[in-house]
Amino acid sequence: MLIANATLANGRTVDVRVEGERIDAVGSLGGEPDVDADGKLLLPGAIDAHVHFREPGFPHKETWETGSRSAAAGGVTTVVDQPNTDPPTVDGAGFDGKAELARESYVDYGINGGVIEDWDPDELFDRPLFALGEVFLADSTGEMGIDAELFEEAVGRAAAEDVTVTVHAEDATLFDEDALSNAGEGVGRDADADAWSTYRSADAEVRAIERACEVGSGSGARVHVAHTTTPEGIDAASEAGATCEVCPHHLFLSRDDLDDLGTYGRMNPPLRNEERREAVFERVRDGTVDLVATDHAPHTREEKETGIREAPSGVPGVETMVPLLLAAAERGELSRERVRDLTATNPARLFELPRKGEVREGMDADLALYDPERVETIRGEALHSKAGWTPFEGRDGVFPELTLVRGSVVYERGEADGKDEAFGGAVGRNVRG
Ligand SMILES: NC(=O)N[C@@H](CC(=O)O)C(=O)O
Ligand SMILES: [Zn+2]
Ligand SMILES: [Zn+2]
Repeated sequence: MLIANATLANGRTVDVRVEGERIDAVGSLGGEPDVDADGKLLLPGAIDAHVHFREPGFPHKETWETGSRSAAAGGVTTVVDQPNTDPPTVDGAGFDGKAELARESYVDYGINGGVIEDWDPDELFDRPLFALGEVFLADSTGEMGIDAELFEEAVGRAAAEDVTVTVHAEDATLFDEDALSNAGEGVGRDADADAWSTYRSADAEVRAIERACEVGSGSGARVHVAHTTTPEGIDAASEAGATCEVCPHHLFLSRDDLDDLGTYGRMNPPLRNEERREAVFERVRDGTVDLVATDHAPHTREEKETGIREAPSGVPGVETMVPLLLAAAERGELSRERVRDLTATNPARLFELPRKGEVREGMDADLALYDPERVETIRGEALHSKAGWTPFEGRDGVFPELTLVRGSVVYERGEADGKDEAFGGAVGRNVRG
């Protein structure tokens, strides 16, 4: 396949030849193109290092099929699934069962292993684990919070096995219980959602990040802090030599949006104030933050239509990550190269995926083509997750027109002239083989 006249993130216009699963050549190639990109933006497929695709256990929320279609339609060509499924991915059978289901995936994937009191590290480390994590230092969906002693043991094992540990860093002993018990009684969009942000305080996150980094440094393990929401936490991780990620919801939403979102804006860690959001955005722009990942955590509308104390935590996001970032790039809020690095090049380097994350000869042909001039309004009902809603309703997004996974077209958007949106098949593979 020859893709002609594509503009790369660095501004160069090139032709890209795909041969089988790989990029065969990048440059001025000539020849009859299969796709005339006409100057549109070609990015390496995004690697979303943090998704919850809910299978096994909760297929009414999402399946590997629906989650990975949503990924493909958002320019994401690799996802990393988290262990809080049912059964949880904490032993050999849990891993193998999930690996079987993941064969339905349209995009490439990694599978993380988790830690609970009766996990089986010997069996887990015997499997092609992507990383150990997310290790929950406080309860979130799935109630997999562990104590300090087990965390130290798990980090020690990961260091010995040379596997990265990804951490959900919140310290539940520092949560403001009163804020939650005093929260209002509204339901769904009318819920007193701001109470959730007071309850799971910024301080509880910062202290847990500091502690997790200490344990990491002590054992020589590579620690990656998931979904950071505070400039203090990002700086602490960076100073300790840990890596960290930020989610689109913490970049583009703040406590100011909770009046509209209600329980639809409840997630862990929660939304912070505007001042913190801006400080986090600054660290994403300047490269202090290593990567953006979505923590795609779909729940149904019915599940969200309860009070702030009862609603499940989490928001969908795998399909809107690159679109939101590209729209922000169009507004001049960060560069296209930064978008490429945060969503593809950096996660590939950090998690050691040598054939992914760049548009370059010899790499996997994981590619997504965008028309940056086509800024659309994000609509939950147009997205492909089972959730059917998005916290980014009404925001701007630049969506892909074409997505390739190792040379196979997995997504092609519909056109006004009657051509239907089309999905390829389940071509996804485990990136740790
Ligand atoms: N982030 C969330 O609020 N929810 C996640 C779990 C998690 O990442 O903590 C989920 O699985 O629903
Ligand atoms: Zn988490
Ligand atoms: Zn998560």
